[in-house]
This record gives sequence, structure tokens and C-alpha cells, in this order.
Amino acid sequence: MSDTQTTSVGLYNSDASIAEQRNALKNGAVPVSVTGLGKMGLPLAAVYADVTSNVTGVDIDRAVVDQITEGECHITGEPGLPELVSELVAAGKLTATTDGTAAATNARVHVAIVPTLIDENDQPDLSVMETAMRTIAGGLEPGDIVIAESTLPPRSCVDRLLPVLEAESGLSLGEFGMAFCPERTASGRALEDIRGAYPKIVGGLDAESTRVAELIYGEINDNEIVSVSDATTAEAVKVFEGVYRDVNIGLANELARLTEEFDIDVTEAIDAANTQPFCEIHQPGAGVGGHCIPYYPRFVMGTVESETPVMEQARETNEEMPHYTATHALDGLRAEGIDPEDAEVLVLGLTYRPGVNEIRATPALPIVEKLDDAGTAVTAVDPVNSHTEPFEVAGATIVSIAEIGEDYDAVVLVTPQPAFDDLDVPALGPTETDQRLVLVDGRQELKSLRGHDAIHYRGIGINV
Ligand SMILES: NC(=O)C1=CN([C@@H]2O[C@H](COP(=O)(O)OP(=O)(O)OC[C@H]3O[C@@H](n4cnc5c(N)ncnc54)[C@H](O)[C@@H]3O)[C@@H](O)[C@H]2O)C=CC1
Ligand SMILES: CC(=O)N[C@@H]1[C@@H](OP(=O)(O)OP(=O)(O)OC[C@H]2O[C@@H](n3ccc(=O)[nH]c3=O)[C@H](O)[C@@H]2O)O[C@H](C(=O)O)[C@@H](O)[C@@H]1O
Repeated sequence: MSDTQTTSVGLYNSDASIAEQRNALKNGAVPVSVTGLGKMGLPLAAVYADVTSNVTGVDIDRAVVDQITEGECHITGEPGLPELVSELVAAGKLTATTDGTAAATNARVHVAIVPTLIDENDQPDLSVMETAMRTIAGGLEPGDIVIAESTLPPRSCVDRLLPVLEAESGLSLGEFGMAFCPERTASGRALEDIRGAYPKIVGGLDAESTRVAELIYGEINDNEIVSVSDATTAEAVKVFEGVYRDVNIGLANELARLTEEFDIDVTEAIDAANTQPFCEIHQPGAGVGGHCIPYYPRFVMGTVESETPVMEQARETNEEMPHYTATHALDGLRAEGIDPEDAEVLVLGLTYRPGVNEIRATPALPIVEKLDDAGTAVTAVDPVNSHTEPFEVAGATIVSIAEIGEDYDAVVLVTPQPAFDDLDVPALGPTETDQRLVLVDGRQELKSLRGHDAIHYRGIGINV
């Protein structure tokens, strides 16, 4: 295979040398498609294009495709991404389209990173990924490889996705390859994570698929490549990482509820316990949001015959935290002699975590709903959030930071956006009376206000 190869080549079952395959990948002779250009997919497509110079991004959202075609980046809060997208599009290394079939016909490496969520019955919903597989199958050729990066319930590739690819393409595994290579990336640091903050897990549906995935990610990721036995093992690795996090947050939240009985600051005890290397108790808080951690346990619970009581209890504990947080506010108001029906409450932060414009499973929504149900007048502010309708439907009035009023009876900090750092929280409280402002600190960000004479402080895991 010459370095100036002009036709596209496949890597699966290639008879070229490893060096020639690597050169082909890096000089654009191996066209890549990346399906799903969201918070994870666009950074991934950009790193692929930076390495291979020949990436077509595919998305169903015409606005997303049009912005990328103009060299613009619709994802906020990712350092370096706007500049990289602009540079790659200008150089012709990255293009975008809504025509997945055309992209699949041209590509020899097909990457899919579309949403894998849960349905109304809390069951994994792989419909979007299956749709993407059908589109990819329409352009699949012998020698191609399909790589799934979205988090999947174990056995999804072997039992659900491969059959779609084979049925729709008329090809069989062995003519093309498939691997599961999970995305281990956190929003806000996507480029550095994708490029190699952590080892890359790869697991093929056959040995040749693992080999090709290792070769590809050996060029994409400058950290170690961890090849596991098969795709199902790789799927389990990713889900286990998320389950570990949800269970440990659940433990922290359960410990937090002991703060009054022990009359201690549980968060202080957690921090001290974590000073030795065999303990990593996570942080208690107002709840667990995003479309990752709350969902991944359900990629195991309810999909297996075996009992999974530890995961189930942790999930139940974490899902209860928004109610626990809102109850702190209502109890605080009553302790200050305020009927919730007469109270003005300000909610600070609506996205599921700071800096990420995502409200899936955000604890802020059930908190707003419970406060509204209790009759309080809820005002909410979050400069990062662009999805305001669900909170308005739940009864909140959305304001900007500049529009925040005063004389609130309670403030509930759910998500500590950096823009809140300059807020004078005590000044938000009652001005005409000696009534104290009820402050519910959902993320241990305002502990310094405990004991403030104008503040009735209530924390998660913090005794008062
Ligand atoms: N967000 C995160 O922190 C992480 C997410 N992941 C995994 O990555 C997956 C994607 O996550 P995000 O990028 O955050 O989601 P996202 O919601 O930000 O973006 C998804 C993109 O896929 C597009 N899309 C939906 N259906 C499509 C289809 N049939 N064909 C083509 N494009 C389609 C949407 O228009 C959207 O642009 C998640 O479901 C998860 O499994 C993994 C690690 C971290
Ligand atoms: C360890 C880690 O940071 N994992 C990342 C995680 O990303 P995600 O954006 O979901 O953030 P997260 O820090 O896990 O937070 C999820 C939710 O849990 C809450 N949270 C988090 C940690 C904690 O100790 N206590 C807690 O209550 C957060 O407030 C948030 O609402 O999940 C991603 C994923 O697996 O999709 C993963 O790739 C990311 O690297």
C-alpha cells in the first residue's frame, strides 16, 4: 500500500504491513465516519480528523450539521474545541452531513456515539444506536470496521447491534469487523480525555477487530490501549465504572443522612476518612444527574436474571436526594415561622453539574416541582442552562443573575455555577425583619455561611 494511496482502503483483514496500515490511517486513505456530533461526538470527530485528515461527521440535527459546515462549534464549555473545529473544517479534514448513508458508503471506519438512554420503564433504550447501525450497514463493505463508543448494556454488540449490521448489509462478521471502545470522557475536558487522559479500553467481536481497534486508538489516544477479551467485557468495563460511581455516591448520601443523629458534619468525616488510600467516599449532594451515572446502573439492573440489591438501593437513595433537599427548605421555612404558601424561594443552578449545559436527570427539576407543589413562589437562575421550559412548566420563574431580586425567604443551591461565586447570599434574604434567610446548601459550597446571624443554614450531611 503506497503512502500516496488515493482509493480508500479498509484495515480489517488488510494484507498490508502494520506500518502501511498506520500510514494509510494517518494520510487520509482510510475515511472515517462519526455518527452523533453532540457533547462527546463532536470532540471525538475532531480528534479523529486531527489524526486522519478524513472524517465525515453525521448527525440528524440539520442545525448542528450546518454550524459545523460553517466551521462553527455548537458545543459550549470545551476548551480548544471551537478553534480545532474551525481549523479542521477549513482544511477539509472534517465535514458534516445529515446523509448517513452517503457517509457510510464512503467510510471504512464507522464510529457511532449517539445517545443510549433509558425508556419510560427504566429499561435501556438502544433504538437510536440501532438506527445508526442500520444506516451504517447501508454503506458497509468488506474490510470495514464498526466501532461503538456509546455506553451500552453488556451483550448489546453481540446480541443486538451485530445482528442488525449483518442483516442489513448482507455481510458477516469476518468480512467486516466490530469493536466496542467506550468513551471515557467528561464534559469540560473532552479533548484532553479523548487524546489520552486515561487508557483506552478496546474489545472486538473477534481477534481481528480487536487488532484493528488497537491500531486505530494507538494513533488517537497517546495513553495505554487496554485490550480486553471481547466486546461484552469492554461494555461491562464502562458500565461498571458508572455503577461504581452511583453506588459510592449512594453510600455518601446514606452517610449524609446520619449527620443529625451523630451530631457531626458528615462531610468533614468523609474528607478525613479519604486521607488514607483505601477509602474514596464520594460527595453527598442534592442528587445525581446527567445521562450517564443515573442511567448506567439500569444497563445492568432489570436486564439480568440475578438480583442486584446493592445497585438498586443506591439508585433509590440517590433518586430520593432531590426530595430530601427540598424538604430541608420547607422545614427550614417552617422553623423560621414562614408558611411555604407565603414563601419566595430562589433556586441556584439547574444543569446536572456545573459548566455543562445538560438537564437530563437534573435534581433541580424535582426540587422545583416539590417546592412549587408546597405552594412556594419559585424563582430559578442558571447562566449555563439553555433548557428553561421544563422548569417553567414546573412553576419556576426563570431569571438571569442580573435580575435576581431580594427579600427571598429561602435560597436552595443545587448546582454551583462559577458565576454564583460573586453572589452576596445573605443580602438576598429578608431586609425588613430579623427573619433569617433559609439557605439549603446542596453541594457543600457555602459552609462558610454556617453560623452567619442572618442565615438559617441547612446542608446535605452537615449538622447545624
Ligand atoms: N456526556 C457524557 O459525559 C458522556 C457520554 N457518553 C456516551 O456518549 C453518548 C452520547 O453522549 P452525548 O454526546 O453527551 O449526547 P448529546 O445528546 O450531547 O449528543 C447526541 C447527538 O447525537 C445526535 N443523534 C441522535 N440520534 C441520531 C442518529 N440516529 N443519527 C445521528 N445522530 C443522532 C443528536 O442530534 C446529538 O447531536 C451517551 O449516550 C453516552 O452513552 C460517554 C461518556 C461521557
Ligand atoms: C468519574 C467521572 O467524572 N466520570 C464522568 C461522568 O461524567 P458526568 O458528566 O456524568 O459527571 P459526574 O461527575 O459523574 O456527575 C454525575 C452526577 O453525580 C453528582 N455527583 C458526582 C460525584 C459525587 O461525588 N457526588 C455527586 O452527587 C453530580 O453532581 C452529577 O449530578 O460519567 C461519564 C460517563 O461515564 O458517561 C464519564 O465518562 C465521565 O468521566
